[in-house]
Amino acid sequence: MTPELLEAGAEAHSRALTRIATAGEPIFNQGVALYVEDLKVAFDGFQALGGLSFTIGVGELRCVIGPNGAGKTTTMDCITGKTRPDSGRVFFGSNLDLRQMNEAAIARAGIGRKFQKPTVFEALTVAENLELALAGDRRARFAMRAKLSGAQRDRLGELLKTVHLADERERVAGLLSHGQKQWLEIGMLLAQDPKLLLLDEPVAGMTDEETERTAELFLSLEGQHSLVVVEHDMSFVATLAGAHRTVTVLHEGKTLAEGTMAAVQSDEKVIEVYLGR
Ligand SMILES: Nc1ncnc2c1ncn2[C@@H]1O[C@H](COP(=O)(O)OP(=O)(O)OP(=O)(O)O)[C@@H](O)[C@H]1O
Repeated sequence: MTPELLEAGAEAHSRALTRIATAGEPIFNQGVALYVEDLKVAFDGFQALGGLSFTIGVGELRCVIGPNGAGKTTTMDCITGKTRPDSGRVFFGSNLDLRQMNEAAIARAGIGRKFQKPTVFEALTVAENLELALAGDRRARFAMRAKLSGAQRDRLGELLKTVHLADERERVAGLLSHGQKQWLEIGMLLAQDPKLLLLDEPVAGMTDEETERTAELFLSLEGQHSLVVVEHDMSFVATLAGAHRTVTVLHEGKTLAEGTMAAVQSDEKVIEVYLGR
């Protein structure tokens, strides 16, 4: 490589590092994608979150587990702006204070959420659903095919492969299996290139094979996106966590334990309130 090329490469690298994020974009300069500190939420005097703290790394795949009522959904609601916490801090990157942003601004900043129930357009084909998501405006239903650029068409092909639906491209979404609908919706979220994906019980109702393929899918997304997966299916969580990833256990609105799957599974407090039941 010539010295000029080396220099150009070094310059591009330094520009990328010092790039100023445009308004509303997170800056990930400390390796942290999501920072939650001492979050408190009460509903009519009932403390749903009682001082919850955790951080999610850039590109990390994190599983969050905990008994019913532990505060998992409330946590997701605070991150996406659906619920306003009473106190505490929620930052996306080092600069975006999510407590000051509304749901639409939080989604635009790059936080995508997948609810338990799939919400795809059942009357449209798989490809049409993804086209709508790529076009970025779910309301502009009709004129989509003409509007996609060449790059978007390529991306559509990639997304179909990523979410295991390449063979179902022209199939009407309403005819897909439950698992396939979930994958399609994940594909629609990915079309918007979220930096952080929140996934609420993604494998509930899936067959064993679909569950396995969903684990493969999430593992393939690690590194490109940060993922927070809330799930009760322990064998799915064990597959995702493997030997080294961190699992967070919530209980009564706080972090009860955090560590590898093996560490939390052998934690006395966790066994008592959750796994041992
Ligand atoms: N809008 C609300 N009004 C009153 N109480 C609420 C509200 N939302 C949640 N709660 C309560 O807050 C607590 C935490 O609920 P949350 O849904 O966050 O738990 P979870 O960990 O997601 O449970 P699950 O695993 O059953 O989905 C529960 O006791 C719940 O009843």
